Amino acid sequence: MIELEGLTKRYGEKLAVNRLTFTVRPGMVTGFLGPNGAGKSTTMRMMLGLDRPTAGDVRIDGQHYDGLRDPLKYIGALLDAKGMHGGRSAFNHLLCLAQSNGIPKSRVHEVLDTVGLTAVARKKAKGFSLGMGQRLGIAGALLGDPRILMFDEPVNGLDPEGIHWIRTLMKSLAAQGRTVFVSSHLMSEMALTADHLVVIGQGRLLADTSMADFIRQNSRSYVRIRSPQPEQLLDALSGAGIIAVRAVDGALEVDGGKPEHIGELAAQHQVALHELSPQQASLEEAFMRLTAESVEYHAHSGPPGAGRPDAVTPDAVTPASRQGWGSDWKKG
Ligand SMILES: Nc1ncnc2c1ncn2[C@@H]1O[C@H](COP(=O)(O)OP(=O)(O)OP(=O)(O)O)[C@@H](O)[C@H]1O
Repeated sequence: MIELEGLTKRYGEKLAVNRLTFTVRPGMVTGFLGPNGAGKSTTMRMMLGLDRPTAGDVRIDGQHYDGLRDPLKYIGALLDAKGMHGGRSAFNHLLCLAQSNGIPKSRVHEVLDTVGLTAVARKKAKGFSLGMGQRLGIAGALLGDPRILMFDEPVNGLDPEGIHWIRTLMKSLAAQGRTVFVSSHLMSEMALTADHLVVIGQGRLLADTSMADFIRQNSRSYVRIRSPQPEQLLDALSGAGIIAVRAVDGALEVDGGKPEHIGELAAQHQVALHELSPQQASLEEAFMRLTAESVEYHAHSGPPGAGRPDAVTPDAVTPASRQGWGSDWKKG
């Protein structure tokens, strides 16, 4: 178990981590999500005693990292897969780690086998692909057979096979009763891997919830409608007490509406429809909505519907105000 209590880190003017309090529990994968610059890596470094908190506390199974007698046997981490000696072979890299931490040589063979690097164990790490480097980093994290594992953006840059492998490994480690804490800025990936979610933005806690609850609360279902007579359609909808919102591309969206109901209403008012489709908002969109206020850098064009479009009435349509999330590059 990892417990954070008011954990705070300030770099000069920058408050990178702002009074974070949450607990990472065993037996499940906890996803640690936040947009770029949210403070994920800084938090993880403090958990591992690599950065000193400005305030607050973090405990690993009740102890400070510095107080752990054999840290690799408590907690294994992959922070930066490139942070290893490239001139050493995979085997020697792990052997050095093992020897300096009182771990038997036999364990090196075991972890090489677990991550599928036995065949290239004598090759120098600098010749490794990104995926092989990640596997070697994970082998290092597993070396002490720790109860707690921490991975910072482990799937970054990996191909689908590598991503699938890491996802399966994390789930199996959690199923063995270990505490698995993994950071990502991809909600879609976490939705497939994590049982619990901790979301931060600009160093602050935004959500601490089970994945199931997050999905339940954020799976927005709506009906998307396109018509060559949008004003008549808006009149018909508002006459029936239905609120429509206009998406960035000019289509109308009705939250929780029934397509058959809207189709019949359009027919009664002789409004032609070019599209009438039930939609399910993605979790990625929900994540972006949650963190939109705290994103440091906004990309020029956000995904469709990522920002909640404004509610519109028939005579209040101002497309310029409807650019939504990511309409501009701006530093927050
Ligand atoms: N050593 C440092 N000195 C000054 N500022 C720092 C330092 N390390 C991090 N920061 C700042 O603290 C904030 C949080 O950075 P951090 O790397 O922890 O975020 P992150 O969520 O891991 O981001 P990413 O997903 O981009 O890796 C950023 O604004 C970053 O610029």
